[in-house]
Amino acid sequence: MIPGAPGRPGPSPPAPRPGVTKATADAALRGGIGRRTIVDMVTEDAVRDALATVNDPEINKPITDLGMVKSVEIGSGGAVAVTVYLTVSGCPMRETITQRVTDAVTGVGGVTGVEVTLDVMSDEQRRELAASLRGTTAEREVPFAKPGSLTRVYAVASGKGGVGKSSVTVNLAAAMAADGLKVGVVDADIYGHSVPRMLGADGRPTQVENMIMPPSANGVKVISIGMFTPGNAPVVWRGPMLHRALQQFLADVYWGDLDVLLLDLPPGTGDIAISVAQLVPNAEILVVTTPQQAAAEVAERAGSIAVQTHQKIVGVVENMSGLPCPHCDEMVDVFGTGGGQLVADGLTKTTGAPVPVLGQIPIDVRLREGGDDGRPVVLTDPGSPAGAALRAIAGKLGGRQRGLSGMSLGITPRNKF
Ligand SMILES: Nc1ncnc2c1ncn2[C@@H]1O[C@H](COP(=O)(O)OP(=O)(O)OP(=O)(O)O)[C@@H](O)[C@H]1O
Repeated sequence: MIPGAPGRPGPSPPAPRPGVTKATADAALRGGIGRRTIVDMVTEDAVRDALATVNDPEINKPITDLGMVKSVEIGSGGAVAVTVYLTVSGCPMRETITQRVTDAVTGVGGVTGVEVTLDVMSDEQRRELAASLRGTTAEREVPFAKPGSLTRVYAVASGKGGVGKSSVTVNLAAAMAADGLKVGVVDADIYGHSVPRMLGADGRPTQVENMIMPPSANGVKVISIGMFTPGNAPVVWRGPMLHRALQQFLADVYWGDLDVLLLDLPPGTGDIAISVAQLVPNAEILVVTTPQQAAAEVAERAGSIAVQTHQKIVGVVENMSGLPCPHCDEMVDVFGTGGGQLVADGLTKTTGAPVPVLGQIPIDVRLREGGDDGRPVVLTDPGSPAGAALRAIAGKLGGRQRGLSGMSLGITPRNKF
């Protein structure tokens, strides 16, 4: 049978691709062999639909909704030129945005080439964007402290330094993000900030008006005082400045809609712990300690500050719980045993509410290496003893529903007269 023979149906023309109109091209007819040729005509609507799938990497919303598409021009032969507004001129995401736009528009049927030009928003446009993202309220509020906020906030505390508080914070955050949660970390350890390095977040925050866009790494948004200080300069601030910095991290940073926010507190019971209690009274405390009895006593003191601030203690994580012998797998209790349980029991007694031990993390060289390289062990070696223990804890904390019942409102009832 000869296709297209008289009396027989010929091959049907290809079905149009989404977003493409079919038209007869005169040019094709002129140069053709007398048969009508169907070609794709790119429409602006189709290109804009494709651009609506491109999220700004920092704000995580479609660039079309953010007023970032300045113009779309369709040239002859399917060439498309798109001009995109960056929020600020030195935007560190310019290459990512260009690539995302190019990829999305290239996927539109009939497009033969994409040219992306970058422009920068005017002050007025930036103001409008900032207002559209978080309203026009003059008084900046901490979104996580608002009634009805569904973000679970965990403040990670320890009695003394070096017990692995930051390592635990970073790994819990990365594990929860890998489980599909939207996670942010505030490095509130102002003097000993180490979270960005451990998380591999080497980007700088972008500022749009008075709003700060946090860099993200391994799926986690992160902000740290280290991102604002030149080089490795030490931070020498007193209480009120620390409070102001924390307030800015919580209120001026555009976090978007987070499932979980982790705050890495400085060790001990200092000003920041009190500021957290004031700024986010519904934050729950997660206490990290080592198995050592002496460390346990200090950790218990750090945790019991929650009684004074009316905060809930979600549990205790015991870190550095033994070292598996590399030769015989026998556990060597480098820092003794029982510290985590001791803290949990003590805090249960002090607070009058059950405080569980959420997990024990062994000493693991891979955890330390991952911290140095910015590649959390829960992602690089999730099956390792430390990785598995951290993932289990992340599962417990990430899976909890945030309800308002039982949460502290940060208020002290007045005595009845
Ligand atoms: N389970 C572990 N196995 C091996 N190394 C660990 C473990 N936990 C933490 N470390 C290492 O111990 C050191 C201290 O950890 P980390 O910085 O997390 O403690 P920290 O309590 O946050 O300290 P600081 O309060 O001083 O910031 C880091 O080098 C880290 O990689």
